[in-house]
Amino acid sequence: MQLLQCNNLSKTYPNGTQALHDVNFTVEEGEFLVIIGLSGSGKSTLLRCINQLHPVSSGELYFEQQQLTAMAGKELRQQRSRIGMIFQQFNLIPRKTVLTNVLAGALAVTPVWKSLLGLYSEAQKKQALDYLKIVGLEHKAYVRADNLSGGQQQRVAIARALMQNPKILLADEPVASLDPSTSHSVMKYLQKINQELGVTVICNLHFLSLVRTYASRVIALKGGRIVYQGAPDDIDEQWFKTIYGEDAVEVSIN
Ligand SMILES: Nc1ncnc2c1ncn2[C@@H]1O[C@H](COP(=O)(O)OP(=O)(O)OP(=O)(O)O)[C@@H](O)[C@H]1O
Repeated sequence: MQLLQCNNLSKTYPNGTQALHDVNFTVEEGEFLVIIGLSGSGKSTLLRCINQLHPVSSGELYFEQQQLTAMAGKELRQQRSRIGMIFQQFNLIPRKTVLTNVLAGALAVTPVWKSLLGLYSEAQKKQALDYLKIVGLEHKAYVRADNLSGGQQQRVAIARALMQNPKILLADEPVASLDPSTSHSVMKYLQKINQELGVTVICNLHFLSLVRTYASRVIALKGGRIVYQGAPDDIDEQWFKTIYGEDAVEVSIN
C-alpha cells in the first residue's frame, strides 16, 4: 500500500535559499528508504517537510491518501502524530530518566496537563517498557538519560518515537554522531522495528556502506533535486560520481 506521495515538492527558506526543487516520489508501506546526497543537498529539509516541521513552499504531500499540505490545526496534529522522528543529537531530556523520556513520546495522545504532572496511565508505562525492551534497554528504564552512551540514547529516542505508534519513522542522520560499531547497532534496531513492527523508515545517511546494508531503496538528492531513485546495489561508480561529484571517493564504515 502507498503510504506517502510527494508531488512537485519545493521548499524555499525565508532567506531565499531554495533547498528543494520539484521533488516527486512515493513510499510504500514497509519500505526502508534511505536518502543520500552531499551536505546541503536538501536531505534534512525533505524530512522536515514530510512531517511539516517546515512548511513546503509549493507542491503536495499525501500521507495515507490524505493531503497533509492542505491540513491545519487539530487535523494536522493528529496526522503528524503518526509520523515519528529521531535526530542526530537524540534530543532527550538529559536529567530525566530513560522511562520518562520514552513516555514523553506519548505527548501527542496525552492531555498537556497530565504530561506536565507525569500522569501517564499504567498502560502507557507498560507500553514504554515494552518499547525499551525492543531496543534492548529495559534494564536502563530508571537511569538518567545523560548517563547513557550516545548509541543507547539514540535507542531511547527510537523507543520514544514508537510511543506515537507511528506508521513512518523519519531518521535524520541518526548515526552521524556515533562511532562505526555503535552506528551498526542503532541501524540494526531501526531495521528491527521496520521488519518486526512494520514501521516504514525514511532515513538520511552519509555512508554508502550503511546504505547498502540497510536500505531497501535509495533516493539521492543533489542541489535539492532527485538525481537517483532505485536499489542500493545499483549505485555503481558512475552513479556515485553523479551523486557525489567527479572527485568524490567512497569511504567505508565497517
Ligand atoms: N533554516 C534554514 N534557513 C535557510 N536555509 C537553510 C535552512 N536549513 C537549511 N538551509 C539550506 O538549505 C539547503 C539544504 O540544507 P539541508 O540541511 O536540508 O541539507 P542536508 O543535505 O540535510 O545537509 P547535511 O547533510 O549537511 O545536514 C542548504 O543550502 C542549507 O544551507
